[in-house]
Amino acid sequence: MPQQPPLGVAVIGTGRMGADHVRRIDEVVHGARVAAVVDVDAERAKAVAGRVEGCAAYTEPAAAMASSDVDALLIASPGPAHEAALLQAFAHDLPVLCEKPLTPDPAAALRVLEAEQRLGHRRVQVGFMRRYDAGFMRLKSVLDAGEFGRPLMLHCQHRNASTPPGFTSQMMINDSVVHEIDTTRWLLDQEITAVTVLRPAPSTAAPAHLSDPQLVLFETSGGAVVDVEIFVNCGFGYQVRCEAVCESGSARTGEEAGLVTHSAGRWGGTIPQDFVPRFAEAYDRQVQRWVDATRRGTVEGPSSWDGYAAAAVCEAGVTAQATGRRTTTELIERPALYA
Ligand SMILES: NC(=O)C1=CN([C@@H]2O[C@H](COP(=O)(O)OP(=O)(O)OC[C@H]3O[C@@H](n4cnc5c(N)ncnc54)[C@H](O)[C@@H]3O)[C@@H](O)[C@H]2O)C=CC1
Ligand SMILES: O=C1[C@@H](O)[C@H](O)[C@@H](O)[C@H](O)[C@H]1O
Repeated sequence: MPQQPPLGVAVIGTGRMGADHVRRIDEVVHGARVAAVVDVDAERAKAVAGRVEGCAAYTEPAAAMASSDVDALLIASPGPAHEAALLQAFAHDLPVLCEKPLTPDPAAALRVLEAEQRLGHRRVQVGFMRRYDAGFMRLKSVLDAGEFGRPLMLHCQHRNASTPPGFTSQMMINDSVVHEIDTTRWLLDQEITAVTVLRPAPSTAAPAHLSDPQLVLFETSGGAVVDVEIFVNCGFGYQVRCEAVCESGSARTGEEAGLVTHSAGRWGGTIPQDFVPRFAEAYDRQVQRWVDATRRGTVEGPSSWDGYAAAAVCEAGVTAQATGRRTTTELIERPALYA
């Protein structure tokens, strides 16, 4: 049997996530190679391309998409740049793994949905990597098997050690809680119908403009209630946990595992400092499955519809945050392409 050539991937955006995905495709993932990188910062693109044999560097996504070496795209530019890159990708009919968020707002997500529907087939997997985390996958299996009856509530914690300069309260919803929005929809297989945001007196460790932490509540189409503690300047590390409370039992993921030490009358362990080590295996699995599906000619995982639904809930969340009022979400009818 003739061997299938590796998938030539262009990585768009070579910052924190993009550079890590370049390393991942080059060193961890099978069946793919980094054919090109793109960054508006030419020096950064050149530096990242220089670490990979045969990798071209561009400053324009269109230039990479026009290259015969490029079979697929991994978009890791900032959210506001995703729509333009996705629409260009559709024009070249290229498969895409797009980092979350699909787009920063539902209007842009709808334009992406419409363009993908005009193409007539799915092309996009959205980078909601928790769906590929071993602990979250086990939690999903338990819920799907109905082992403990119907899920009634999810209790979620999402803590970041600190935020970069310029991180806003809205970003706590759009960049951070967007993961819990997708996790809730995926774990429960229900839509989020309303959002309420409560804001305790902020931590003195939070930057002056940031109302940190916040408690975000979701109501779902199946009558479940979900609470999310989002605390992005907790200072001590990165924690993502989720407990599902069902009719006859509960299941929890995200507890610290690994090495537990005992010394000098104390026991302890370490806490990862950010998402890169915490979700390293999930990112690896996500990209490997995308490559495998793409080489088989299929598209799997979170779709543009999931990206749109998440953006719509984020919009409601930002309104709820600003007004202090329970805010309902509005979704269009789900198009047949995403049934
Ligand atoms: N799944 C996850 O856990 C995480 C996902 N992300 C997502 O990954 C994406 C990138 O985030 P970071 O790497 O943290 O950002 P970053 O700021 O570190 O890197 C973004 C890079 O994109 C480049 N860029 C800006 N506009 C561009 C354009 N139009 N075309 C090409 N390159 C462009 C910038 O010069 C920069 O090098 C975002 O969508 C973000 O939400 C970020 C952190 C974690
Ligand atoms: O996606 C991510 C970041 O953009 C966001 O800023 C962090 O809060 C999340 O934990 C991380 O997974």
